[in-house]
Amino acid sequence: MAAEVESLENILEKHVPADELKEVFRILYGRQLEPLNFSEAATKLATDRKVELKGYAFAKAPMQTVAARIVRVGAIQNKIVLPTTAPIQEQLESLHRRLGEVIDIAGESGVNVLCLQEAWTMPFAFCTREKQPWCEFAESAENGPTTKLMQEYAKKYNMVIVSPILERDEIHGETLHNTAVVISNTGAVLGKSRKNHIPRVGDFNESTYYMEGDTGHKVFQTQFGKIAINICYGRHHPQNWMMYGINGAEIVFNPSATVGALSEPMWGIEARNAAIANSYFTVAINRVGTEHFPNEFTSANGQPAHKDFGHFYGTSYVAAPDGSRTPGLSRTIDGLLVTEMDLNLCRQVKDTWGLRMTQRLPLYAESLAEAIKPDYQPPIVKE
Ligand SMILES: NC(=O)NCCC(=O)O
Repeated sequence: MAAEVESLENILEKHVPADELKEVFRILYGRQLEPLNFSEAATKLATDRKVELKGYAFAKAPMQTVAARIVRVGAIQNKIVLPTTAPIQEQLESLHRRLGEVIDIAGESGVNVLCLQEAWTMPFAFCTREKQPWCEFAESAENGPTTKLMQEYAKKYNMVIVSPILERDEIHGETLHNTAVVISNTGAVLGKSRKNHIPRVGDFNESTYYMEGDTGHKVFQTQFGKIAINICYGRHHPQNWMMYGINGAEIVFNPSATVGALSEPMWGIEARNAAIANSYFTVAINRVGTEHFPNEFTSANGQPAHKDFGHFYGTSYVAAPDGSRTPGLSRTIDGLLVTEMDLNLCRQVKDTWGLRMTQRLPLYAESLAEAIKPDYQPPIVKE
């Protein structure tokens, strides 16, 4: 099998003449972003721990009457550490240790709000359709071992941490959910946001493991800004992104797990388009690596059974309301992407483009209320 491409940006840098490269990136990614400088300690930690550390500052949004609201946001993408055949507890602990190593780098890099990838405590085993042992990774959002660990890191680094896990809701019949736990920089659990839209595509057989989320479109008011979480497949639904915007989000995280053959052409568009359409920042995070499972499974497409999902292509990136975006992290290795943003850009872009003023929500509220009626007749005009 051909080696995975490391990154699109590396290919462009290798082949596009230097004098044209800047213009190529401007056309592709919008306003050029300044790279962030990290402390020697952060750079050394990243090198020693084999973590790609990249940082960019988005355009400032100077205002006369409002102080700048500069926030550093971190996004982590990673591989699983142990084979999927290792005991569950060991797999969990290995990921706790590995992510602890990366969180240290985020702390050393001055990150204020950090988000990890979807279901970061486990392999993405939903392709197998086997319930055991994978459901054993599910844990309480409020007081499971992962939340307790993240609370320690949040306090240590004065950092808000968004920790997406497979949740076991012990109060409601031990039901499972795909949930992002939001931990305040004080260490308190601020709340949780559950995945609203569950995939039924390719090997993403997640609907057999947990149900559609029931937490709506919560926005969490943190010390560093108003944040929300649209988990993975929810990024295909513009109305999901829209509701977080309506509720006032300034940064929406999209912790994901998705593979190249299925979604890579959509990846760079969806979160970026959401940032533009809703006048907020978006943070798209995807895991990396290929995960092999002990038993063969089919993809119900007539092809031979296999034991892996395909390659998770990483390429995590951040997009701003003015349409600019960072380059992606690597397609193959663990990484931490740090971005510095002025949240006032959300308001400035709203004023400049007027997308929220021209949105015409009542028109769509009325149209949708009609369209969902069982006897609805679409207004199709025929000759
Ligand atoms: N994890 C997840 O929802 N993946 C679905 C595939 C995709 O949305 O790209």
